[in-house]
Amino acid sequence: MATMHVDGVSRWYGDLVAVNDVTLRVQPGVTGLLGPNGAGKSTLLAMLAGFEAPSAGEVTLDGEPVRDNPGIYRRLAMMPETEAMYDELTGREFVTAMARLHRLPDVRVATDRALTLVDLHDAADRRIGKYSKGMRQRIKMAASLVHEPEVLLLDEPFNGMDPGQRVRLMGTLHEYADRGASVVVSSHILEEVQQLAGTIEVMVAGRHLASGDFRSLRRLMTDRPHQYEVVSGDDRRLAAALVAEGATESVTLARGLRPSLQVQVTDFEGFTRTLPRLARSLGVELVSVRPTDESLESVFSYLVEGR
Ligand SMILES: Nc1ncnc2c1ncn2[C@@H]1O[C@H](COP(=O)(O)OP(=O)(O)OP(=O)(O)O)[C@@H](O)[C@H]1O
Repeated sequence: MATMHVDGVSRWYGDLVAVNDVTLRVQPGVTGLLGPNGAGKSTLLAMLAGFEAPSAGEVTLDGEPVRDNPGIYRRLAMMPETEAMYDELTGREFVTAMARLHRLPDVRVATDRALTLVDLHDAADRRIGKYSKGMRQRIKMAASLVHEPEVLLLDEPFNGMDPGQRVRLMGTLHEYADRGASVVVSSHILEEVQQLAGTIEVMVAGRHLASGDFRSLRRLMTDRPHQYEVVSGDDRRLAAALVAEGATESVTLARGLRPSLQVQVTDFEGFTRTLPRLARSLGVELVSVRPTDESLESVFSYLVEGR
């Protein structure tokens, strides 16, 4: 199984540093490359694929450099974000052409296998120009997969897909990764990456900010303030007691349809003990305690804005 190493890789265009000293490892399974627009995801993927040369550092696949190394191109594939397609060809012709380019021994078998994997057999003989957006993504994917690469790199593959198409593509990517492949998917949509990827690499402004699964990214922030919404029988008295106890960073009374306390705490464990004890001693009913910053979105904004 293939492992890629990105070692101290930078890429600059004139004065602009698109990727800044990134070191990471890509292993079998699905890796999410998460970052806002302009973070350097596409540039990093292009360097992983060997399409672009790093300005500094090196990208290797099982110890071999990926750049200018035709042997490696057979082992990996990149599905670019670009919309440009051969609209005059049928899906099958397009995938067959890719199979020929790779000089596969049995072009027909390889084409059929790729079309089956993306579930496009029925539409394979229609022209790509007539395909829906989701079908275009799938045929691009079939063309990328035709030589069964060990590393599959996909740049924003979910762009423009409806929820049903997304779920299907996620299924296909998982299926492919389950065979032992390393699949890297870039996205600026946090929810997508959270659902899809075991490992998440966060990039912002060219820098590699964090790495790990969602939980470990969350743990990275345990010494940062956490937000909770507390609903109780008497928010005002509970708030006064919390402040007197010094158990929180801040407490705000939120009025509105559903009155609550917005609480910020640093010592999460201490807070989970103090809150019920205080409520009990005051005789105040605790209705609910809900974290309001558990989503990856908030992890991400902490990571991004906290620096
Ligand atoms: N060929 C190039 N010439 C000059 N600048 C470039 C080039 N390619 C990328 N950049 C710049 O490098 C930075 C990173 O771009 P990149 O496309 O890698 O980011 P991204 O995270 O993929 O964002 P997006 O999701 O918007 O594509 C951007 O500021 C971009 O304008």
